[in-house]
Amino acid sequence: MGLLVDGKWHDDAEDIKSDAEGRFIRKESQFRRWVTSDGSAGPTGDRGFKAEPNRYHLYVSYACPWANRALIMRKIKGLEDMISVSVVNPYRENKGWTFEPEDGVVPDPVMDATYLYQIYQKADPSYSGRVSVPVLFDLKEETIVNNESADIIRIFNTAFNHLGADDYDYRPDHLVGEIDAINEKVYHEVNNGVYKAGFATKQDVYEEEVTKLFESLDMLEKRLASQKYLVGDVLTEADWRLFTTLIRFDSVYHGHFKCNLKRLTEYPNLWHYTKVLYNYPGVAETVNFKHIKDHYYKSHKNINPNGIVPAGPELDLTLD
Ligand SMILES: N[C@@H](CCC(=O)N[C@@H](CS)C(=O)NCC(=O)O)C(=O)O
Repeated sequence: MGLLVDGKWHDDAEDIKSDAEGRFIRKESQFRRWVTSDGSAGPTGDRGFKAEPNRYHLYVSYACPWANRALIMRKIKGLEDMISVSVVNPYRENKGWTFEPEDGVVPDPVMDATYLYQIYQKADPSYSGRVSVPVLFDLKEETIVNNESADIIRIFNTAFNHLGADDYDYRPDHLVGEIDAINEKVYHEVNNGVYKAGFATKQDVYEEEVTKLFESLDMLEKRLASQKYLVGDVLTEADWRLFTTLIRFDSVYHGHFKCNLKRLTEYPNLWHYTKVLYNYPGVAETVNFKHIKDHYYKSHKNINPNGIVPAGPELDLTLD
């Protein structure tokens, strides 16, 4: 699947890494700089970038659950007129993400790039590492500010409020402890849990991971029996972080990643919760099932060699 090494693209470098025991290992994102209202440094301590309208550009894939978080936060914070977006082609092969035209693809405004790796090269001509989405790009300095979705949603949550963004706080100070605690569990066991099950290359590792994933879903199902959202009755970033995995669950993780002990629709509370979030104003437009299914089933040839995309499932996401 390929990656950049000293600024040069290598087609054949393995992107999906598993260790000697057949366990999937996710690498850390490398650009962790922050946009702040006044340009001061953010929580990572690296230099800050000043929030200005039309200065930042977001690169996403509709397929990607991490990029979907960023797209949702941009939408619900009312940042669409301030932060522009490009969407890559769902099919990712030897050259990584591309801007190959297709329904839903939005080309790159910076250099009309053919490949997303050109954006990473522009930001750092000697970059080594994965070329992933989402990417928050500074059009003024022509560099990548941040390529970690967990950071990007927090930047969107706070940095642009004084410029007219919606001031709802998805990470209020008094709930930070609870949000972080549930995020940690959801990240390891659900968001990344589906990948750990799906990319396992040994039977016992797969079984261990799929068991942990469903134990976690059982726990969440119970939690949502007595409260509307993950942290009480307050909608927070924790919900959006979980949502992007849940909305993909039956369409790709259940079949393609073999997370099939149950369908999400068999969990009444989780399914209702997924529909509530899907029907939140603006959110449905950030979910493109065609890109999601095409990406997973066609791009991971090690799991699905013929690239056949299943016809179903039919999902009814109307809220009753
Ligand atoms: N930790 C990153 C992970 C992003 C990520 O893994 N994105 C995937 C798509 S779902 C990607 O672009 N993979 C390409 C690659 O790793 O080469 C984040 O949350 O932003």
